[in-house]
Amino acid sequence: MSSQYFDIQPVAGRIGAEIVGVDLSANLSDDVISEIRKRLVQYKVIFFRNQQLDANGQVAFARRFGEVTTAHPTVPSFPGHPEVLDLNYGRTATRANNWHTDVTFVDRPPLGSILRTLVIPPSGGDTIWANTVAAYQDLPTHLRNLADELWAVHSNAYDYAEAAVDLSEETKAYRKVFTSTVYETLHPVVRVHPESGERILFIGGFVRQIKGLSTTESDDILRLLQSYVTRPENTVRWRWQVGDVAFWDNRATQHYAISDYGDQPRHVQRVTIVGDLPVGIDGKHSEAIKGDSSTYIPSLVTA
Ligand SMILES: O=C(O)CCC(=O)C(=O)O
Ligand SMILES: [Fe+2]
Repeated sequence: MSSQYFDIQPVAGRIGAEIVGVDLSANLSDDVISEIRKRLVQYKVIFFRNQQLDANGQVAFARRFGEVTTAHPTVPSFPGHPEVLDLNYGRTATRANNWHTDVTFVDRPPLGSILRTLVIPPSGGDTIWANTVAAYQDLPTHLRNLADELWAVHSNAYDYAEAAVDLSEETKAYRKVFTSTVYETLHPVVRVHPESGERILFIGGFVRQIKGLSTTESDDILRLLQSYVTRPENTVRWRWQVGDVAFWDNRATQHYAISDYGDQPRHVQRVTIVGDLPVGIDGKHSEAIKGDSSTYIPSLVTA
């Protein structure tokens, strides 16, 4: 398949495409950028191989799609690059080996994330994405109707972090950074995509509790809904090479970094684009309950 500006090679049936013939370090025209954006919304995650981007180039490319966040609401930035989240897993395994949508605990979760690979193990360390529009479409009508009405609290608080006795000191230290400020937001379980109008099943790793249900009921329903997200048919798995760049629509996907490479090094860096306030199908917006995302979104900082 090809567009006017580049070739498009779908990677799986329902999600993911490789974009061939674009140098992301070049000064791309507005037309190329808008074609990339169109394919991002269509395929949910797009991949570019053999790129020569450095951190500055990655930030510059991200800025073509919107405002860029600071690295993370709680995790310090990469020195000299306030916008870069350094995921230097070094000789410890990835912490992102759970299904999640990035940063949904704030009221304006990212539009998208752009990940650049610096070091990749010879085998293992793949990442999987799931199409959460397809997940919604797979729900039987009655479940869809139920999901349409639900709202849920997302949070970065790991209730069990301090209590768990079997955690290593390193994991405890990591969780302390990650949860140093607690954020909580009420989001619709079904949100409307601001660009495509598609309905999205919006849950993922930071969802804690469906409003109005008991913890057990909420857990059971979330598990059931999540099973539609992780159906293999709704996923794509990417085998990284150094120089690859992945760009996902964080509004319409979940992802999972596979922790199967033992103590081999793996190093990736993420730049994240500011998103908007999610809207449910009834037109109501998400609402922050705890925490102030202005520390994360530069334009919200008031002097
Ligand atoms: O390491 C990866 O492949 C993905 C990590 C992750 O979850 C992220 O960058 O948001
Ligand atoms: Fe992530």
